Amino acid sequence: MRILVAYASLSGNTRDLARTVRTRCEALGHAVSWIETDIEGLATAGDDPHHDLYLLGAWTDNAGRTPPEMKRFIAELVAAVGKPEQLAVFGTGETQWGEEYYCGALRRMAAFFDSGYPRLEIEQMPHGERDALKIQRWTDDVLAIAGSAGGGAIGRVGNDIAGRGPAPDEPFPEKTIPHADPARRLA
Ligand SMILES: Cc1cc2nc3c(=O)[nH]c(=O)nc-3n(C[C@H](O)[C@H](O)[C@H](O)COP(=O)(O)O)c2cc1C
Repeated sequence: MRILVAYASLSGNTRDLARTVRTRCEALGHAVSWIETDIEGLATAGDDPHHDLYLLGAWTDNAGRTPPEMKRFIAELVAAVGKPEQLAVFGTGETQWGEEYYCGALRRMAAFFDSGYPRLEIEQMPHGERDALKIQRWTDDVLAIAGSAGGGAIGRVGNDIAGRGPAPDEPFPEKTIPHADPARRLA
């Protein structure tokens, strides 16, 4: 598959995570377009902005917000290709900002795109075997879902990879999918 990985990172945690995701995708034979949204736009991905799968990564800003660089990139992406169905989000945050705001940008982004993919949330910088395994499993699951969707529709997986559901006041897709629920397998 042709995969676009775009991420926003202030101090490097999300960049580390994005690099690990990219390495896994490439190790499994996929072609990755790589965009650091803080300094690059969609044009970095080449002449054709269309990809088989979009992986968007972000840190979370004040009170659960999406960083402005990622918001700008999302506006550019939507103007170019619409809201892709095959889109998953990953990122880093800190629980010390409050459980309701932890990795809040990812919930907002997933809701905006009506993404049915599991979310990958990592606390601060990825470290240790546990995080490495979590990232590898998430990447493998997302690739498997996208591969079996073959560019077609997918629907809701009921929870994120960390076992936290969406906040009650948030919209979230209510479709079901024929695939096994990867979030449940990874819980
Ligand atoms: C001003 C500011 C506000 C933050 N607000 C939140 C927040 O609401 N929720 C959260 O989970 N993390 C929050 N964080 C923590 C960052 O998201 C976290 O440290 C992240 O790993 C940084 O990623 P980066 O190194 O890729 O920039 C905040 C950090 C800063 C500097």
